[in-house]
Amino acid sequence: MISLTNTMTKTIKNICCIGAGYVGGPTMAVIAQKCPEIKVHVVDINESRVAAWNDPNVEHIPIYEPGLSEIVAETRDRNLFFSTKVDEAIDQADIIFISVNTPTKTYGIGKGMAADLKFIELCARQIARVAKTDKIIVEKSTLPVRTAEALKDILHNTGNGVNFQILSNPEFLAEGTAIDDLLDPDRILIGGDTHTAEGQAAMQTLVDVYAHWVPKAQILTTNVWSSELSKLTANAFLAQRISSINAMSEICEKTGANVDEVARAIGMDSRIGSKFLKSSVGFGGSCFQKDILNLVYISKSLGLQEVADYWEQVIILNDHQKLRFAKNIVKTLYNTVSGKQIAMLGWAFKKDTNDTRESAAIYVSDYLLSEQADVIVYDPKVKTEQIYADLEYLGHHDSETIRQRVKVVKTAKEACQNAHAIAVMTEWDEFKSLDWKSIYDDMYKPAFVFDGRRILDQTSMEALGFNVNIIGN
Ligand SMILES: NC(=O)C1=CN([C@@H]2O[C@H](COP(=O)(O)OP(=O)(O)OC[C@H]3O[C@@H](n4cnc5c(N)ncnc54)[C@H](O)[C@@H]3O)[C@@H](O)[C@H]2O)C=CC1
Ligand SMILES: O=C(O)[C@H]1O[C@H](OP(=O)(O)OP(=O)(O)OC[C@H]2O[C@@H](n3ccc(=O)[nH]c3=O)[C@H](O)[C@@H]2O)[C@H](O)[C@@H](O)[C@@H]1O
Repeated sequence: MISLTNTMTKTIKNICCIGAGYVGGPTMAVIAQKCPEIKVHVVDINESRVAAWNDPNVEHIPIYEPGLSEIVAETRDRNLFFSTKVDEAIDQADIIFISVNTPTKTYGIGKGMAADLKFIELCARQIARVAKTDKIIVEKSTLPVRTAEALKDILHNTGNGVNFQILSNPEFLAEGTAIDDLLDPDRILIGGDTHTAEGQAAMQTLVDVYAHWVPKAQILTTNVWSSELSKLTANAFLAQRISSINAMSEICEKTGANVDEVARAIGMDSRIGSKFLKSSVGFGGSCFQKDILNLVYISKSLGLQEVADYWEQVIILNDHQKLRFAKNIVKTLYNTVSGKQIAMLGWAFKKDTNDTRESAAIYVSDYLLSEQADVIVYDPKVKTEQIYADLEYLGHHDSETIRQRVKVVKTAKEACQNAHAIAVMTEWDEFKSLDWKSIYDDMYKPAFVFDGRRILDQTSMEALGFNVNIIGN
């Protein structure tokens, strides 16, 4: 790691964060809580999202994340502000975090693989236009390695005499545990221009912000390219573990081995470790797939075909896992689900979040709709319109069919009433303690249950009469 020698840091009074999403909102709320002397302005062009952040009822903020509403209640309008006044916030800020979305490109060169950097570039151009005083620009979004170079080009060619220092400070929080992850991070990573005194001073300034609550030994400083690449690498390694255990789950199903027992046995080897070995219907979330596709694209662009193929396999296996789960439902229900009612328990991509991006539930439901099933969804945190929008976005079924065949209900029990089968898609805690006996009584027989999260106990469910299919058993 780089040790910083220049300690000529700036006193920070104002921070601006562009992007009030799953990263910008929680991250800035924690900075505001831990740095009460700094004013933190979170700005976004999405007016309804900003309005929701400012909703007088703090339970209505747009992101559900345990512990978040309490911090927002404490800091909002004290030193945490949400607004659409992007120019104003840029103008006042000493540090500007860019935390906008970087989705997979859906057009042109790199379509379906490369990260779409148009939102990042728009931010850079807006900063270049508005800024009149020196600023530290922080890449918080996950970006391809060497993006800082493009930002530098745009910012340094403004000709307005403003000095910009560009830092990379990727975010490692996971949704559902974002607040714990932010309050007690494994590490904070800050990459910058280590060769110049100005670069080092900028890095030190950001170190000082985090040092309000993170022990200095856990704040790593590197060159900017290492920092950018470390973020993609971390997500690729995490996703690879899930695809690895999911690959074993299929072998388990064919051989009588139990994937949790295998995971436990290997996880006790300290070189392997026990985390991230939970077999599932496939990983979802806004980032694993997008970041690996981006890594594959970068590898290909660098002429590294074997490296690209290696990482692409993580995605191929994940797609396979979702598809084989859906196909197994149809096969087990005597090769047809046409006109049958399938209860989907859970729609979010993991528990304790209302985020549905790339959730396996979307793909499994889409497949079941193609087989003419009726799908009844229950999720404790996801809104009905989001579920319809997710299915419409795939474009395989028209809106009318989706709204006819997919019903969203308010309880798990309601979803399972008169169902032919239940699919557990999200590991919400409440699903473990449902009254499974009365659910069984209300279903068509044989009553099938497909557990894509391994939260149900095979023996006790079978004792109730269910026909039980658990991924990896
Ligand atoms: N969601 C997650 O758990 C994590 C996400 N990341 C990365 O953080 C970045 C942001 O992700 P999320 O917060 O999930 O995205 P998000 O989609 O929830 O939020 C991004 C926000 O940026 C706003 N925005 C876009 N362009 C803008 C502009 N020019 N001016 C003002 N606002 C603008 C959008 O309206 C949106 O509200 C991505 O690069 C992602 O890969 C990194 C770690 C965790
Ligand atoms: O860059 C990002 O967006 C973030 O991506 C992930 O966080 P997140 O996607 O929010 O949630 P995870 O806990 O990683 O879960 C991702 C998916 O993998 C699944 N998963 C996770 C762990 C496991 O053992 N098995 C498994 O199937 C989850 O159910 C979920 O669908 C990373 O864990 C974060 O470090 C990273 O900052």
